Amino acid sequence: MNASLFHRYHGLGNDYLVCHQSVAAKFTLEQISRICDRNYGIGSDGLLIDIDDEEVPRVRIINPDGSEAEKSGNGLRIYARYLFDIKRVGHEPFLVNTLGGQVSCEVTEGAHQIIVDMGQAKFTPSALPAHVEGEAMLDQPLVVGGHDLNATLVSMGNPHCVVRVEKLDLALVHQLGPLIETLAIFPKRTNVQFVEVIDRANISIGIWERGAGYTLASGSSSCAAASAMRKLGLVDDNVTVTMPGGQLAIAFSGDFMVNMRGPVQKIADITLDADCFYDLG
Ligand SMILES: N[C@H](CCC[C@H](N)C(=O)O)C(=O)O
Repeated sequence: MNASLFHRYHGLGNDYLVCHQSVAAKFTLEQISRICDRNYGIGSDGLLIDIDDEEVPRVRIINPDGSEAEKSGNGLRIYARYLFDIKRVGHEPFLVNTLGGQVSCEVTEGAHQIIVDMGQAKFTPSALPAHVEGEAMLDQPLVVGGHDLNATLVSMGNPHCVVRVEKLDLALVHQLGPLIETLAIFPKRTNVQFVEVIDRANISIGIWERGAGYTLASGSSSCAAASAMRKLGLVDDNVTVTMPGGQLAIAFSGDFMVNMRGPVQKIADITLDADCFYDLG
């Protein structure tokens, strides 16, 4: 049987498969969706494709529904760890290119904590993109599914709709997340976070990801949610983001430049068998 090698990692329970571009080139987007399926495939919150024939390492981020993301925070920490594991990098900081811009990564001692400078949070609707009036949508009314919400729009390179709530309710994330993801005002859809501000250094979030659905953690969502709360003046320059999968440390500098630090663990090296696609014809 024709087999292909994948490397499985997770960041706070947000798991990704990593493969070389030569492996990814063998599959259609339908087959990549099947590979990410948790019952009929290997199972994953997405696929990271390693492109190693350019001066700076480049990673493509494919969601389980086959859509391509401009950026992924947990994905970038995982990709940085993968590059360390294959000895493409050491403990020195290094650049990585993504569809949503260039970032700087660092694998700290022990390789279980990864730091990524995620770039600048942007609040202009065109950055997402979003079809809304004005220079920014900050804590503005958004009625979804009969619920009166307060929403802030942020781009981390990928789009985010951040909903501030008094008390986090994960059932509401599941109920309203898919409705917000696909609102007509988001021509490329959007990631969604519900955020409870605990104090000026701590927030809790629930996540509904574009193209992936409910996930236990999200790096770009953590950056977006913390940026939105900082823009609203509700948190300071260092924020711990708590998610069902665990915590990330977010630090701001300059004009909403966002630094993210958090864990990565390797799970397995997996050989996929082509028979996985047999029923797809
Ligand atoms: N589904 C997201 C990409 C992955 C984001 C998340 N896994 C992260 O860690 O940032 C999107 O379409 O923008």
